[in-house]
Amino acid sequence: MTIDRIPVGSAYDVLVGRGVLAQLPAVVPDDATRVLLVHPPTLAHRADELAAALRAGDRSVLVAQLPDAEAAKTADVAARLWSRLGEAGFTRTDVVVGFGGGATTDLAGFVAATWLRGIRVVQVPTTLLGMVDAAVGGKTGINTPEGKNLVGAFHEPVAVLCDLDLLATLPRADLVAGLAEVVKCGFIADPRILELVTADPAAASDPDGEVLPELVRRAVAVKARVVAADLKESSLREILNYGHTFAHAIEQVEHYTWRHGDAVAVGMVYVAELAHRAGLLAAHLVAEHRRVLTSLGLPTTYRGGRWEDLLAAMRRDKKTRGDLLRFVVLTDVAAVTRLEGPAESDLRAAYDAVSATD
Ligand SMILES: NC(=O)c1ccc[n+]([C@@H]2O[C@H](COP(=O)([O-])OP(=O)(O)OC[C@H]3O[C@@H](n4cnc5c(N)ncnc54)[C@H](O)[C@@H]3O)[C@@H](O)[C@H]2O)c1
Ligand SMILES: O=C(O)C(=O)C[C@@H](O)[C@H](O)[C@H](O)COP(=O)(O)O
Ligand SMILES: [Zn+2]
Repeated sequence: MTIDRIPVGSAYDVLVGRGVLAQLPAVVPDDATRVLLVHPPTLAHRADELAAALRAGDRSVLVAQLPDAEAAKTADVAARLWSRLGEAGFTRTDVVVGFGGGATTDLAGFVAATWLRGIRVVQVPTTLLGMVDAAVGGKTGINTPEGKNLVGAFHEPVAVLCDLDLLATLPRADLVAGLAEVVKCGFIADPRILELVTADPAAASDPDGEVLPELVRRAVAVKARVVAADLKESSLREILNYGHTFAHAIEQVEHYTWRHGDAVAVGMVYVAELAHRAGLLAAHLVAEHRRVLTSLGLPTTYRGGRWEDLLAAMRRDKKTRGDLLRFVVLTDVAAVTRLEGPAESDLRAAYDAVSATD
């Protein structure tokens, strides 16, 4: 298979294909004499191999294993890595490599963004969700006890390598969760994604087939186009947050026992229900959300958590302005607008709709 090169404006390229990992030594800049490669426990062996491939000449490569999944995205973990960078004398020509899922690349990007006020980061996503979303676009961050991704920085990578071969070892549940962000791109910007999923949901989630690579390329292209136009989320970029207001509330209330992608699936149904109640979205398109997501094995209901806690978490969403909750909503497929300050009765009714038994 050929390697596709998807540019993010003129800032950097996202390479997508099989065997792309072999490009890592070439994309780490030559003047980086120190590299910190961070990875989750699940990828320890592969990380050591990558580190060996990066050691050349007088370059030193540190390898740091992070706590798995969301436990990596804490101030403590970031502080431990800052200490390692300081002890090893990392300078502004040195580089961080994030090798893992979205949790790893968010943390790697955040550490790179904050060390010396910003050193370069190369992102090597190893989950579907990381490839189509987290590693692209320069949003980096950690969680705090008050909520999800509340501390972070916009810090673009110098390159993103999406090696589809890495998906071979990804647990099925994590692969499916990643498809939620792909479907998101379908609803907000690229209806062809929804057609491909609808035509053959099994093929869409087959890491060995040809449909999944096409979905990855399309989702990356959506993200690349949006972040190239609005890196710092002054307006357009908010569309990538479709479904995330309720999703982040679920994740927080459930103490990060829910996969991000699963929460986004439910979050999209929630906001579709909300848009319908506001008179913006037709009932058949709300049903379409449930149909597409269910066909892939994604959840569309959430029963649990106290409504008051979910609402409080939603108020801390970054799209909120003052006391005004703001949602990215659809009026049609690929027609996005904002819903500001919906009635509390509608917010609650949409919650009742996603928590109702079928
Ligand atoms: N910065 C952004 O723009 C952005 C976008 C979307 C999501 N995110 C963030 O991404 C995170 C979710 O990312 P995720 O879904 O990749 O989860 P994750 O990083 O927690 O990874 C999921 C699991 O897969 C394992 N894993 C990773 N690669 C593997 C592989 N190749 N083989 C076997 N196991 C592997 C990990 O160890 C982990 O247990 C959330 O924190 C979310 O907030 C950020
Ligand atoms: O890139 C973006 O912008 C997104 O919103 C993509 C989301 O899928 C992602 O989960 C992001 O981390 C959420 O951002 P946040 O600003 O709501 O923390
Ligand atoms: Zn997301």
